[in-house]
Amino acid sequence: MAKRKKLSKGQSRRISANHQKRLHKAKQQSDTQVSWQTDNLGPTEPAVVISRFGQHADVECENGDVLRCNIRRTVTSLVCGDEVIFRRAKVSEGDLAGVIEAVEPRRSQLTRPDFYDGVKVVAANIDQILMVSAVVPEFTPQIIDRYLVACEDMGIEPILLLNKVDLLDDEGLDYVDEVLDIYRDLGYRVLLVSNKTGEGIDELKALLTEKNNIFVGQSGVGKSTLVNTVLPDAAILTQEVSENSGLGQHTTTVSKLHHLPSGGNLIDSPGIREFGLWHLEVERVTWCFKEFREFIGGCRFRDCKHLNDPGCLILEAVDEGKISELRFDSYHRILESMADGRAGARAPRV
Ligand SMILES: Nc1nc2c(ncn2[C@@H]2O[C@H](COP(=O)(O)OP(=O)(O)OP(=O)(O)O)[C@@H](O)[C@H]2O)c(=O)[nH]1
Ligand SMILES: [Zn+2]
Repeated sequence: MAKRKKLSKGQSRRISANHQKRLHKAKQQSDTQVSWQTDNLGPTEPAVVISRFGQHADVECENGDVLRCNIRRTVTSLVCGDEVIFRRAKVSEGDLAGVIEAVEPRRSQLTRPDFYDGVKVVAANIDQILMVSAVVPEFTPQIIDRYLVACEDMGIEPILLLNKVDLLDDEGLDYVDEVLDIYRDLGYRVLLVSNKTGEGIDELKALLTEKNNIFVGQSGVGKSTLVNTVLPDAAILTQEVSENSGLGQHTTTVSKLHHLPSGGNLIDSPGIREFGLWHLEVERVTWCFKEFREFIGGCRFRDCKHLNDPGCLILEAVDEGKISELRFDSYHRILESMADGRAGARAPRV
């Protein structure tokens, strides 16, 4: 094999300059792809992003048309669920395509920690997060608390779904009901469901109506089964897009917005079903335990860790039974795992 000659500084500078030129040319070419439409654009129209992938997105307009769009470079962040202003573009007879011009302000953002960017927005305008847990493999309130912290931080209403209740005997049911009372008392909505017996499914469907929903939860709790239950024919809108628009097809990993039969939407993506907490400040986590809020700032020491510090109001509230020990324990476990995650290279996931 020929030995590679070491490049001089001048040579590597020239190669780098050529590389830059090639990049510039490629960029110009991709700009031309956008400009094929500019001569031929319709008036601005509102639409919703039902799927985003790379430099393109599929939008659904008010009349139900689904169009594959280019995205203006001025649009810096665009995710599934975004409400946008776009223009139709005529490509050729029968083909639908467009250009996304701007994004409306978001009502909410579903974010997840990103190792490089800090936080990444993965879906927009979500009204409810359905936090799925199950009695099998294990009923773990600590996991519920982690998801609740994330929901409180994002300001999106959580609904606690306990799935697979068909596997509980009376004693088991009493136990989970007692634990779930902690969350009911905090004002969270709790629903016991079973895909197997259909228990709670009608109530679940009613809850999803007219809202933008997303299911989250650990592997194996039954999210996919629940998605199939509420979306029986899995009408995947993104597949209806014209194949001839010249803007490519999807990969299967993107988030997708599905319409529910009774109104409302479900955004689904394997990538956004789990999310971590390690990007949050400790004070923010404390605030996200909503029953702690009234005591924040009242402890004797300003830097109170609410652990075994004297004069800690949160500890007093635990002793007096105003705050559940289970929640207090979850709080400290979360802080510990965050400290581990920050110190190490691995970000803990919920
Ligand atoms: N007994 C019982 N089993 C269920 C129920 N719902 C789902 N399962 C089973 O639980 C297992 C996991 O369900 P999935 O829907 O694949 O779980 P998931 O949360 O989507 O898992 P990931 O795809 O790994 O994220 C499957 O074997 C389902 O048949 C239920 O209500 N009762
Ligand atoms: Zn304290």
